[in-house]
Amino acid sequence: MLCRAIHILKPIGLLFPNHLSVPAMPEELSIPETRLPVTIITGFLGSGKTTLLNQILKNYQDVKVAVLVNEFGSINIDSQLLISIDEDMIELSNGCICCTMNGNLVDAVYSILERRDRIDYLIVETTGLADPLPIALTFLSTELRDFTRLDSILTLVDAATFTPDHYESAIALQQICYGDIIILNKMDLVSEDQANELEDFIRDVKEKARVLRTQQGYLPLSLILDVNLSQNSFYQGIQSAPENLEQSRQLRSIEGFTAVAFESDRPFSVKKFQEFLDYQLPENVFRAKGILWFSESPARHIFQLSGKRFHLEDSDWDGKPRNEMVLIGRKLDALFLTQTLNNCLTR
Ligand SMILES: Nc1nc2c(ncn2[C@@H]2O[C@H](COP(=O)(O)OP(=O)(O)OP(=O)(O)O)[C@@H](O)[C@H]2O)c(=O)[nH]1
Repeated sequence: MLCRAIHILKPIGLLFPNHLSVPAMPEELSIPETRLPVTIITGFLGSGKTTLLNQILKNYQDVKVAVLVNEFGSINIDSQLLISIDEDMIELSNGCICCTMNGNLVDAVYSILERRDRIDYLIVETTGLADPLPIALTFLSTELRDFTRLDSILTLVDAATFTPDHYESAIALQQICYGDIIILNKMDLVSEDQANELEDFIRDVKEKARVLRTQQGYLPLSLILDVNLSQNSFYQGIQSAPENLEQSRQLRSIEGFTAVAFESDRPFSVKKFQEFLDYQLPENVFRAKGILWFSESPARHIFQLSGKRFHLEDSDWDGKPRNEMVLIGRKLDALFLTQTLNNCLTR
């Protein structure tokens, strides 16, 4: 038995609600001799998926990678590397491409396969609240299986915030259950004992897991890419049970995760915003990210909050300064958050 929790939990969560209505294969596409290897990167909110992806894009030499992400903004693309921009696809000068998934995963993969230039590898980064199962099934049980080969699912775990109750989220547990490689990230923030305890928990949930430890997603790529670890037979029973997928969609909404977006054309006061983080930020906000404007600073600040930790990175404005932020958590009080953040703006 690979994963105990599968017997306890039904798979939850469909990232791509439309992906089961499979579009027809484009006519000009012929079945290739070798299938495109695919790695799925999953992991809970703020665990370090994008950080790992940026490491891969920087260091995977001579391999043309296509990445499928949910938003371009999260990928750290040096604008000098950009050679073309299309609505859903960005091409880098090293030949790698990034695509956003504005809906159907199968469509997005076909648009990569249809490209004339050769793509050697496909990486899909899921959202932090996605169950990887339906995404894996999309590669294994649609026509995509003739064109692609699911290599492995990498699951990032934030070693500093992950608890044995896995945030009371079945999604977080499913991500571990379906991971072929579990990456304990943020090792700089935990002691050896804490890491050992976490690893014991993971091995208890997922027998024979391949567990790697790292910080900032630094890992030899040969350990995580083209490793051929996906055990397709593991998915056989699940493939023939589409009702599980519908059930999973419903269960996801029961977990009650919500996002609150905040925007303003006025700057924050640093002091008030700091007070918000220190004293007013509700416990049920797990993750926040945004671009911030402070009246005291000419810089554009990239804000990242994960668990209790936050981080600000300076950059330059290329347009009119403004505030844009999203807060993610469970059963958030949107009115309270919006009003409290409004109170942090300068008058
Ligand atoms: N201290 C520390 N911070 C890290 C490490 N890896 C990533 N981070 C930080 O953790 C935050 C979240 O990292 P991301 O890579 O954006 O995480 P993600 O999984 O893509 O997050 P979502 O967008 O919520 O799904 C960022 O501020 C990163 O800089 C690490 O090893 N150590």
